[in-house]
Amino acid sequence: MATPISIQVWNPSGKYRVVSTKSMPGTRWIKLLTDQDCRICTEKKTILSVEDIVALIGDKCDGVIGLTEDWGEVLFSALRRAGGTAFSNMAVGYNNVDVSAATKHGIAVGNTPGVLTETTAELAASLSLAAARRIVEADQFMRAGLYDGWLPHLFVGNLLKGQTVGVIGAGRIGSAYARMMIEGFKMNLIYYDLYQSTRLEKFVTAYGQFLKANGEQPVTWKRAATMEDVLRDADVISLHPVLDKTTYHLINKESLAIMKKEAILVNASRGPVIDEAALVEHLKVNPMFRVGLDVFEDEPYMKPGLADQKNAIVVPHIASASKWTREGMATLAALNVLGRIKGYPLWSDPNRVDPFFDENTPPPPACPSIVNGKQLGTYICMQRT
Ligand SMILES: NC(=O)c1ccc[n+]([C@@H]2O[C@H](COP(=O)([O-])OP(=O)(O)OC[C@H]3O[C@@H](n4cnc5c(N)ncnc54)[C@H](O)[C@@H]3O)[C@@H](O)[C@H]2O)c1
Ligand SMILES: O=C(O)[C@H](O)CO
Repeated sequence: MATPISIQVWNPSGKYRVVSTKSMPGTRWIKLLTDQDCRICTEKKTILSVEDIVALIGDKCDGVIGLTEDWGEVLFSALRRAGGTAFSNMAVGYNNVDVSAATKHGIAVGNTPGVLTETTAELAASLSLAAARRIVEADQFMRAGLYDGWLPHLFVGNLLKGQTVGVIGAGRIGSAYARMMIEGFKMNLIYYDLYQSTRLEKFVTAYGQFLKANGEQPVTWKRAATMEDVLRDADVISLHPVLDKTTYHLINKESLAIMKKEAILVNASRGPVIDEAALVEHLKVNPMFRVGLDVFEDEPYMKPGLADQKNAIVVPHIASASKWTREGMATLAALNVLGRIKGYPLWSDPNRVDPFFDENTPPPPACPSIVNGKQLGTYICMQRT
């Protein structure tokens, strides 16, 4: 069995033992735990194996904060044997977690919604713009000393204003992204989701009325009956669904063939939403088709050939990487674990977590977001601020 190589400990005399599988940004999360008699252990190695985490849990562990690791029977049974009752992903996505295995062992599974919505949407918007105007290609061109002067055809890209932006998965992040592209570039929206995004529709309608009252072309929205309608109509398509069996390889060879030859596809959800090998082949034969990718099917690796495609922009899963968001994710993950250890109720609205970020007042005595709270019989905190 692997043994941890370099353990960092805060508040070593703390009654409760909390393990963090990665060092997290900021210090508030540490203070919130140590102030509540927790000792925190983390290993300085960046990426831990399941065996490393089992060794780190040891024979006494009340809760774990993790991210991207394969949280299933092995880790949850190890945590239960160590007396643990709490786990939280430092992420809103939890496709890496077998929630039923956690519930079987009486372990709460936390996640961090809400705090990363705008940050992630801004990265998706950044990738959309960078792809539309070929920013990365042009930057590399300049750095290579190839610029000989202004030319009419040099790095000609796509205008966004008045074009159609497509969103697949119009939840928190998908809706925030849609608003950025509509407000920022007067794009028209078409979206596909299993559920109607009423708030988004009302926003676009009202914004269109505002533009019309000011003598401008109003923006429009359309809820697509099928995903294919989005792929067919949109000039820019951004993917924001959860990853589950219904969205695995949602974008594949057949769906890529439906898209416009000069469309832009952005993915800041999860890599396996796209059949990446099929995407590489599509990029090779469609030089005007462009992608902006923050996530990859086999992270941390890219499928063969993707790195060679000039019409692909690739960044290493940084969509939630703003200082405020990453420190907020660490805070929410820590408070999920602390709340479970202390027996706190569930927070009433995981989408409205601002009360947990006020550094001048103690956080509400509640777990910000537990995905299996009802299955574990945890009651809802009735406080609303
Ligand atoms: N790249 C990053 O760093 C990063 C950051 C945050 C979130 N994410 C990913 O983005 C996802 C979405 O986050 P969110 O907070 O917006 O979640 P959310 O639950 O608010 O939205 C997800 C949306 O996907 C929709 N959906 C589910 N199945 C679908 C299907 N088959 N077809 C179309 N739509 C479907 C849901 O109805 C929901 O509206 C997360 O699950 C996570 O995987 C990635
Ligand atoms: O799901 C999430 O929150 C992200 O992938 C982590 O940044």
